[in-house]
Amino acid sequence: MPVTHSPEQTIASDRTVRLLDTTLRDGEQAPGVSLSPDEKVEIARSLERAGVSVIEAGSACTGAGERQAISRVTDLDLDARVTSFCRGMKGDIDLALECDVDGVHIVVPASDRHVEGKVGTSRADNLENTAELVAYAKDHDLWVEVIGEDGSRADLDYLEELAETSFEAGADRFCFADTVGHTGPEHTHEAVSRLADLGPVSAHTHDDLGLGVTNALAAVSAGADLVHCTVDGLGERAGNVALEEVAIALDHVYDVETLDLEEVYGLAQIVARATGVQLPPNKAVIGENAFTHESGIHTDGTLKDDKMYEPYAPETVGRERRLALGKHTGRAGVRAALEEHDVAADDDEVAEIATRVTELGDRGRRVTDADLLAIAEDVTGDDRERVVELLDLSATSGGAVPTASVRLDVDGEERVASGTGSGPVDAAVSAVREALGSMADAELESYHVDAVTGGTDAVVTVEVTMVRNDRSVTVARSEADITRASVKAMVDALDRLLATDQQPLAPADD
Ligand SMILES: CC(=O)SCCNC(=O)CCNC(=O)[C@H](O)C(C)(C)COP(=O)(O)OP(=O)(O)OC[C@H]1O[C@@H](n2cnc3c(N)ncnc32)[C@H](O)[C@@H]1OP(=O)(O)O
Ligand SMILES: CC(C)C(=O)C(=O)O
Repeated sequence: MPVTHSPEQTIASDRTVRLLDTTLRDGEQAPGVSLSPDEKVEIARSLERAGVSVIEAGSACTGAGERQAISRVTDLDLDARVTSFCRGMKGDIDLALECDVDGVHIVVPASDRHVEGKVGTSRADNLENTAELVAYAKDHDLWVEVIGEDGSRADLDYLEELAETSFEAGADRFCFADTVGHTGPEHTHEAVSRLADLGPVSAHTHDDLGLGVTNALAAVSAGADLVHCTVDGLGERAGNVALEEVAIALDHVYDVETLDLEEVYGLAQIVARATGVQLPPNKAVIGENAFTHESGIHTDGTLKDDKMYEPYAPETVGRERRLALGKHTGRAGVRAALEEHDVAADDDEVAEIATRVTELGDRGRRVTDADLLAIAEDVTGDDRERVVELLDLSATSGGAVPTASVRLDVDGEERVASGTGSGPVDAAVSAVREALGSMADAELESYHVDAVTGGTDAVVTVEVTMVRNDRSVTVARSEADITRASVKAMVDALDRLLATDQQPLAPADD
């Protein structure tokens, strides 16, 4: 049945829109990305949890390893339909059938550039081949989506003819593909409107012009009811439209539900870990900064009303709000951060601490909890004895087992311990934990290393966040030696956590 669509380019809240995830196929086509069968299985399970309707698990034509990975996904017996990419050739469909997929995407050329220049066929032969392949796949009980590759640069009349031929041969749906991310929302709307009059339509939009989401929404407004996307927007070149962005845009702007949004952040992290492609900090929904506020006016506004500088609550997408300190921090942000660490300061002291935080940020420094607490101690005169201090560290990594030993001052008592690990940092951290015993009962929540200068003599900054009894502290230390920077950061974080455990708060000045 054709999908009805409104000419006003809007998306009604009662529309049913489903998502097809192609992270395991188009996402994996991003340069340098290769997913093992186990990784594909883990990602497919997470996609299922999130509620994706179709999972394109790979390209069966690529080789035996890929077929094994696709078969592992089909073996999961998921509710989502599991599919494979196939070129417009019977052999590719046979290879997909070997993987026991539920469906195939038969990808045939649509633009003359692809029909003649790439595949070396003619418009007429392409139509005939498409009809034969669709009939063949349907005879094998497959769900079939025909994709007109480079559809956005195709002659629209020919694209319509290709879709019509596909539907007449029994295809379940036709996909409008903006293969090189070349077009805009007006053309997408026009093309999809015409295709949607013929049968169910999907959209596959790339982000080369940064229009991936815009075009996906234009396609939906024109009647597409299945959107191809990838987690984190991974994919060829600038990537595909991001699953999490389409899902939140449909939910927030049009009140159309597609996924369990709370799952998307976990999914993004799993994909980032498996692919080795880091999440860009400023990316919508999943970036580290998406719900982090540093500038004074924003922090103050957010503390007065959560929604002041956020379009939707971070919890909607499985995230938490974070207030950061830096060059643009104001008094409200400092007061909130001090309260979080149970540090009392009067209004004048808060103002002075805010000035010093800004000065530190002005020098290009990222301001951590440890920096704030050191400034606060200096300003309030509230000096404290360190609980733990690193006195000495040695580590070796040349032999079979990396080893390290540390000498610590713990409440005035000297403790020495050694440890082994996967590398010198890991060995040194084991040694610290050995020396501190239960005092080291804290979780290492995050560990980041940045080379501050280039070259092999680079100064590295290690930033750690440690959590103990629901209290978290972030510390950054810079050294030429990565092991020393890591251990100092960790010992300083533990010292801060142990100090707050030991010292009850001084009452605040009114
Ligand atoms: C827009 C997209 O994302 S398209 C999907 C891209 N995905 C991939 O490329 C999957 C990974 N690729 C592979 O594993 C390999 O390229 C294979 C197995 C598909 C093919 O490998 P090879 O046989 O060595 O061919 P090669 O990669 O050099 O060239 C691709 C061939 O596919 C043909 N082809 C490309 N698209 C199509 C299509 N839609 N229908 C039919 N044939 C096609 C090309 O014409 C070319 O054939 P030719 O060698 O007869 O000229
Ligand atoms: C195979 C098709 C859908 C594709 O990836 C594209 O056109 O970009």
